[in-house]
Amino acid sequence: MLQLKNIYKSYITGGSRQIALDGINLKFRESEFVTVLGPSGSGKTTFLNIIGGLERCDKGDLIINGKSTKEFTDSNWDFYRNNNIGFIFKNYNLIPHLSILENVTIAVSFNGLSKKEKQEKAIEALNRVGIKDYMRKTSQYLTKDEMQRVAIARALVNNPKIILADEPTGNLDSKSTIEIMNLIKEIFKDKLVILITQNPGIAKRYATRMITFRDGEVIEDTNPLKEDLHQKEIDLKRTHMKISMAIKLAIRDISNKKLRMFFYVLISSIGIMGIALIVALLQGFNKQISGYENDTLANYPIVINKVYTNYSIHNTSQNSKQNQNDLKNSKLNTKNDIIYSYNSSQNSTEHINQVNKDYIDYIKQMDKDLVSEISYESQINMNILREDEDGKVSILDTSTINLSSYPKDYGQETYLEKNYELLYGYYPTNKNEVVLIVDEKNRLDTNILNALGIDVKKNKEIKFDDLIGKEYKIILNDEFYKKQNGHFYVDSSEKNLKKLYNSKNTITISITAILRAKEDSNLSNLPEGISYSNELCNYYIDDCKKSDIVKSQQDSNYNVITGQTLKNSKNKEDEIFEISGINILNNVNQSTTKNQMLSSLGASLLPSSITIYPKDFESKSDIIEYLDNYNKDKNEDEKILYKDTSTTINKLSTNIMKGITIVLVVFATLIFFISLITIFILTYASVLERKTEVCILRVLGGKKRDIVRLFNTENVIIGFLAGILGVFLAYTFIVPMNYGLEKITDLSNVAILKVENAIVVIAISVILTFIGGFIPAKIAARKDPVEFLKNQN
Ligand SMILES: Nc1ncnc2c1ncn2[C@@H]1O[C@H](COP(=O)(O)OP(=O)(O)OP(=O)(O)O)[C@@H](O)[C@H]1O
Repeated sequence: MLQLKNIYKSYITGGSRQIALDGINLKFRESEFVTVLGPSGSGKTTFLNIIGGLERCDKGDLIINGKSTKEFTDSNWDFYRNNNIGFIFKNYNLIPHLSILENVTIAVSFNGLSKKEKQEKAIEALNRVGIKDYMRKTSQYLTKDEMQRVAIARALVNNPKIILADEPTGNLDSKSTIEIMNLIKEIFKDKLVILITQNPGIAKRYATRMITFRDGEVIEDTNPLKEDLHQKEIDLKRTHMKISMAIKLAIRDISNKKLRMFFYVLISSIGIMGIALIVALLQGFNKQISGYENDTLANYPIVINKVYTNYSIHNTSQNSKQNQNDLKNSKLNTKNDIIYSYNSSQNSTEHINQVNKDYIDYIKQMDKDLVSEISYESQINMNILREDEDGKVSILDTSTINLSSYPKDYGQETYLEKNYELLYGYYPTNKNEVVLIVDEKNRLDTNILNALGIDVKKNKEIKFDDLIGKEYKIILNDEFYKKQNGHFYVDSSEKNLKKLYNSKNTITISITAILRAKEDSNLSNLPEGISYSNELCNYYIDDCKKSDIVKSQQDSNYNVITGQTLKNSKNKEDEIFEISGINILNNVNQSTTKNQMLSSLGASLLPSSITIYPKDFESKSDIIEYLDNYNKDKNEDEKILYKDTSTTINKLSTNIMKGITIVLVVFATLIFFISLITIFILTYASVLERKTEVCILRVLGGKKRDIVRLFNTENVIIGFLAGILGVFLAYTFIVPMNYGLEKITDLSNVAILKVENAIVVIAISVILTFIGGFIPAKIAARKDPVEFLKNQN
């Protein structure tokens, strides 16, 4: 059945070649008891290993049942070994932490039998060698003789065709030697047994054939086989270790080294606990931030101003891009007392919100539950006169100067003090004192400056002093409008304007302050230009309502100035809104309504900005969605753009959170790698320690992949246990940690480890130990069983 054809094997050690087998030609019968004799170093073990498929020859061929093995792969050799060979060693090579039964069962664990079948076979084998009674014990309770019996049972259990025994009685006394030899002879009587022995007496007594080696050559063969071997299919049934077997072996190993494994798990779990705590902190900080956002940021309103400025608006026009760059790059010195003039119409990053009645209706239809308040900041058309340096009086174009009103009282500080930086002058102390708002670069639109009577052409930079103290006069309706033949008109002759300007019934307003929005303020919504207090606003409206022109207009269906018929207004007065700043007097046409007309006469409020205060943080996103919906399918210039004043704060908290996340993730990564290295070292130590088991498994036909699987399974179990312990420790540690954090920061329950996160952390632990142990597992699989066996001798 077995033929060695001109087998040659040598080793290179220390630069010199050592010939172990030098052209061996032997044939073996299917059933014979062959003893192999020879002095030490004559090549006996090498010969046995080559037959057993543990070593490959350099030259020649091993023919099994007439078939060459030259093309065998590593797996073929593993299958060959597992299906056909039973090994018996001088040192028994039992796996110490497995029971006797398991030591035998392991030999049949690669060929897919059920647990019951495997056990039955193992018990039967143990029965045959007379060891059945101790099968639940480990090998440390057995005598040498008994251990060798177990090894014989292990060789027998798979019913192999060939038994290879390397000095099986080498460690036994003479009585045991006889017993074991008798057992081998009896049990394997119908098999091919090749047994190495140093004892010629034993060889003679039991062998049907004796082969003697010297210097790698066969010098004697007492019963050589002459005839050709008949061909028979060689058994290469695929074998592999079932996962259940791998789990069983892993659990056995773990439970056998309880204390060590506990420390292993504990060390791994500390890293996992670190990761779990970091996850808990991240989760907690996130919750704290969103809580803060809910509590605080919800108070910051969404504002719709007449002018929406956003430097990030993308505009395809080359010109506007240029403007944008100019704007960004301009090195205007905002420290000195100068106002810079610029042309805002060139600056396409400004969007004019054409708020109309439709939009107001749309806002009013918004879900009331989302909003805690909507306020419409007003602006009125005033009749204002200005006197130039040369004494010429003219009507001030109020549509140009962005007239706006600010709340006089706002909390403890005034609204202006809280939200605007005083660049020059003083904050107003009475209703007749107005302020001039400049942009963040101390700039004002040229048109505003021109309207205020500043000659921009002469100098692009205007001194604060040129504007502070500048006076303008508000003329009340009854003086401003004259009545003739049922119609009202404005006498804009120079003489009359001068007269009106000098009248004692005027309200003199003067610019007392130049203000710029504070960088950190979210409520600085006033447009650049002139702003007056709501006190002046209310005073003016009250007076307007009592004026002749307003009363006449209320009673007439035609325009009391032009005589044109007015459109019927379907709505109540308080529902009428018109985009602020449009000087209706100059734009009176057929489509003007009565209420618009009244508005233009100062008798009705015009909203210059709408401020929406959301109920809470969630409603804010719903409001924004609602406002965005309005803009869908609208032309660019019809869109109403809003400013979410919380976004800057939100950005800040997002950035803080990003910072915290980065720090914690760096820590988690560090912990991860430290754990990885620890696991690598621990698994590697375990690999070294389990060399016997690994090599025996390989000898028994276990593939390299089976060995990797064995270690991986064990690592996964350890990772799982470490994960559970790590999460448990984290939960335990979170309590004092939160207590400490609350003491220091006043924040309660900062660290939160959700169950789903804890599961993820356990999964990370499993993956971690798997990765950390993978290379040591590969190293274990590469362990050469031959080296191990030879080193034993
Ligand atoms: N892995 C190896 N590396 C180097 N040399 C080796 C190796 N294995 C065997 N040899 C050498 O090959 C020769 C044959 O060794 P082998 O172990 O087969 O002899 P043996 O007859 O079994 O000896 P012993 O009875 O002492 O076990 C010896 O000279 C030995 O030193």
